Amino acid sequence: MSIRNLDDLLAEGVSGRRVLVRADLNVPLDKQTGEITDDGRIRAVLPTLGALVQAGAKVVVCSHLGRPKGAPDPQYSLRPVAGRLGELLDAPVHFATDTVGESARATVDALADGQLALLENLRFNKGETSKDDTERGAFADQLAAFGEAYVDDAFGAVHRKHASVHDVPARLPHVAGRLVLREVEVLSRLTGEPERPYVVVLGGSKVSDKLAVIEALLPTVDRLLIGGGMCFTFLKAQGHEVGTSLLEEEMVETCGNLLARADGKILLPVDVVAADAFAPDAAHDTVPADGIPSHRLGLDIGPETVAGFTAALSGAKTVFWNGPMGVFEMPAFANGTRGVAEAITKTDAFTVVGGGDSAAAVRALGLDESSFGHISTGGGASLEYLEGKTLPGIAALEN
Ligand SMILES: Nc1ncnc2c1ncn2[C@@H]1O[C@H](COP(=O)(O)OP(=O)(O)O)[C@@H](O)[C@H]1O
Ligand SMILES: O=C(OP(=O)(O)O)[C@H](O)COP(=O)(O)O
Repeated sequence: MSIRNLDDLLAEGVSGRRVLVRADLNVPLDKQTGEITDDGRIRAVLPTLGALVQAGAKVVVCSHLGRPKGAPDPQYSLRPVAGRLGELLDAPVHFATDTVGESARATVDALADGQLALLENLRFNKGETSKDDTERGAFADQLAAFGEAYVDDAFGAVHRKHASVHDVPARLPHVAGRLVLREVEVLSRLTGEPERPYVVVLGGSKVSDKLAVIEALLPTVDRLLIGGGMCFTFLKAQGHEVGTSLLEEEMVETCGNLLARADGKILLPVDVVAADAFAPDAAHDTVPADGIPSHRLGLDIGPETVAGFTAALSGAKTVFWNGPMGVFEMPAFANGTRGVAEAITKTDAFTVVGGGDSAAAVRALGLDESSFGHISTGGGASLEYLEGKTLPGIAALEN
């Protein structure tokens, strides 16, 4: 990668300088208690933050959390993340209760050398995700005022053309952080000529984001296994009823076209676990994928599907997996994700898992992280990287 990295910045000396770090601290939270259920993304950015603190920088960290709609929304506050970050760093993290307002200015101004501040959720501000260049630019101006240099360590967000990712680096001297550098180094092994058979497994719930990627990946993969919330739009395109399962109605036609052009490469579930409600204790049964009752929703792939996916994975030489096969957070619907994850670890392929929730699933299910070749912090980001797309966050660092 022909971009400057953290070591270049450290070599210039950062003691006493304000360094703005864009991190991806978008961690999963327990819906009931609001507690962080997996802190993998916080841990992943520690090497960069630790190095800056050690070097005596005044470190200003910013991140998004979830998808608030451009205004403060308490359920998406980064405050719990500040607490966890402080524990992991074993140092106080000064939390600003806004992103670029009075609290942020005061917090940043009060930083001593080697201290760290976390700004409130970037997406509490319309400018962060705005499609309007001027609106995004105005927000980027305010953010950039908090740093004399900028470090992008938010690999999970490098595919977003957002102010903190795309516009701030145009305003400050910029470098890639340790995480971004490592992710790109590892993922570049999957571009070009991956060893075959190359199998991609896709699931999760960000259906429309990822459908676009499937189209681009199809020519390069040997098999594409689709489960999770993703599969129902495909099943519908095959003419099956999917009850109240997650469905992107307006993408059904696109999925039909993809299936028609897939040359048999796409493998869909043959059975699903269908439940009465989206709840851990909901009544549920395994039903054929073409027989989901109208009042039920599919929350996991069934055992026959796991067996079929396992067979398709055996013998693979390269595997990329993004997106849980079911609602793994609820034990009743975790078997599909567990089964497929285990099948992936049993191959002798180079295996990459990508995505905040997929990585969290690996840990939550007690699977051995070291049995995967690489666990990426970015799902959408790694998929778009594999697609060969120019990622706004990476391109901005190159300029
Ligand atoms: N059948 C399903 N219906 C609804 N949600 C699902 C289903 N299968 C998986 N999910 C949800 O998908 C979420 C993860 O999706 P996504 O964000 O796309 O993955 P990642 O963060 O790994 O990229 C998980 O919270 C999981 O509960
Ligand atoms: O969780 C993320 O992406 P992922 O679910 O694709 O891994 C990133 O934090 C980006 O979040 P976004 O998809 O709301 O822009």
